[in-house]
Amino acid sequence: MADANKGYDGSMPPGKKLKIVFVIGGPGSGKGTQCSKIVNQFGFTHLSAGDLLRQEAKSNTEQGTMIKNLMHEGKLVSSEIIVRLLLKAILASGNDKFLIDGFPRHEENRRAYEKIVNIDPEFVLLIDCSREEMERRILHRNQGRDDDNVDTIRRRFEVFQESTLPVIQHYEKMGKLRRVDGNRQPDMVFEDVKAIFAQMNTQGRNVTIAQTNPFKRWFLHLCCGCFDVQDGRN
Ligand SMILES: Nc1ncnc2c1ncn2[C@@H]1O[C@H](COP(=O)(O)OP(=O)(O)OP(=O)(O)O)[C@@H](O)[C@H]1O
Ligand SMILES: Nc1ccn([C@H]2C[C@H](O)[C@@H](COP(=O)(O)O)O2)c(=O)n1
Ligand SMILES: [Mg+2]
Repeated sequence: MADANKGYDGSMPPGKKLKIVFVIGGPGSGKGTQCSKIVNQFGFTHLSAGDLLRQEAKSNTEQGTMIKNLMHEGKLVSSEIIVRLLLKAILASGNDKFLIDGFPRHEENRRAYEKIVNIDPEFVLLIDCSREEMERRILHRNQGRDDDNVDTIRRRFEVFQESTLPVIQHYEKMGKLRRVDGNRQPDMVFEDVKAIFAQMNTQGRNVTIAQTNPFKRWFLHLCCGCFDVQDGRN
């Protein structure tokens, strides 16, 4: 094949197979905690949508201030912004296995990801946890998060109920949802998580950089300085 990665910064070898797993669950359900364990045991790169946004919010820009305000109110940030940050982090990483934590939060997130990245997740891990337990955990978290206060927590729960449920139903219909009971101790939850990852198919997606959809070319050019990602399904 001709130089399929022409125009790309070179960090992703041609034909590299990428594995994506979405990790979703209510606020405080233990997504970050389980992701750390998965990273240690299975060598994934952990990309937390919330952490990427918090990082961006620190930048002294109009976009940073807008993100900061939305997060303080417990609202969701535009899908284009978050997908752009995720894609940038994927492309900058030398890894081929990614946990995307806290994404997709709603149908618009999911559609933006499909349009721009278009790599089917291997599966979607849902950490199921009661509202009382999640609230208790968040109020004891002590990580100085601006959104860990009673009012914003209430709004985040509402957003999860209203917006994330349709995403869960979508992946359930596709047979891609893997649900674990997150109400137990972290190590017990991880026993179930481990079994799910151990079963993961060793085949991934064959991803190369090429020139396809003009929208994706434009988008990637703007956000990452590269030209395109093509999912060469095998
Ligand atoms: N299974 C568990 N049992 C008890 N406490 C837990 C458990 N999992 C995580 N925690 C604690 O609960 C708090 C929230 O966990 P974590 O940050 O992993 O949740 P999260 O789903 O990533 O939350 P958010 O959506 O707000 O980012 C942390 O203080 C963490 O140490
Ligand atoms: N797909 C996403 C993920 C996160 N956000 C914003 C809104 C959340 O309340 C906040 C914190 O996320 P968390 O760390 O709890 O996963 O980040 C968003 O708008 N879109
Ligand atoms: Mg988290």
